[in-house]
Amino acid sequence: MSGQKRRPLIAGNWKMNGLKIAGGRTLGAVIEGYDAGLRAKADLLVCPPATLVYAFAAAAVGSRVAIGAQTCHPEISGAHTGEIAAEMLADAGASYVIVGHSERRAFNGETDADVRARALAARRAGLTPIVCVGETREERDAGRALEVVGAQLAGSVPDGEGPLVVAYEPVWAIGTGLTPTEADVAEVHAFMRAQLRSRFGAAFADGVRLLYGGSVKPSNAAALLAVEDVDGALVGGASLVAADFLAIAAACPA
Ligand SMILES: O=C(CO)COP(=O)(O)O
Repeated sequence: MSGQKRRPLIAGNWKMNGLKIAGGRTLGAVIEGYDAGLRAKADLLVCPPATLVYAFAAAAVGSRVAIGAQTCHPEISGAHTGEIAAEMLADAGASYVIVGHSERRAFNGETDADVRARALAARRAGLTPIVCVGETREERDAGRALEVVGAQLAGSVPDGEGPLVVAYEPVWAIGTGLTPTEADVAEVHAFMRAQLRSRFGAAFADGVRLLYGGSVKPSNAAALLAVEDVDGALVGGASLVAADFLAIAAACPA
């Protein structure tokens, strides 16, 4: 049992998609569509590529749509060509940052320790880290999903009771149109809640929003968002279409 009702967070991860004109139009449509009815249901977050964070944050002022980034470097500044510090993202107007997405773990070699350092950097800068975890198809088929998620959670979530969102994103569900069963999502989310409780205590753990991500669409959002301990969604492809992103937010339980 969740023990506490958490306000859902619907977060869009645009990945490496979005140019200023067309992307700005999409953000504008999201802002316009985030009406009183939707605001009563869920928080909304758009995480564009880093090039658009500043402009999007400026455009979103007063709208209550939050803007986030997709990764950050652990350090504040220095000789790290091409990298972006959490403080820079905060300076640009971001309030969240995704860390440890499976694409960064797979393609950029990020380890749990790297992800934890990035999450700590986010907190240092006043950002809320969204720490991503999730098993591969092979790991699930081998019956190791909970073991893998548990190890990633233990290694990637920093100590201390700072701001935290966790996203469960099974690697095999990302961009594939496949989703776990609701029972499988419920099992993993209950497990993550229990892990956080045993490490931090219920008072903190019960306030952490646990998002589900992986092929969330308007057609499956209501079922996934109704699962116990699912406190929102991390949406990839469908977040690039304002109407779809808003429809997912509208599917949050009232
Ligand atoms: O990776 C994801 C969000 O971070 C999920 O992507 P899709 O919604 O495109 O499957």
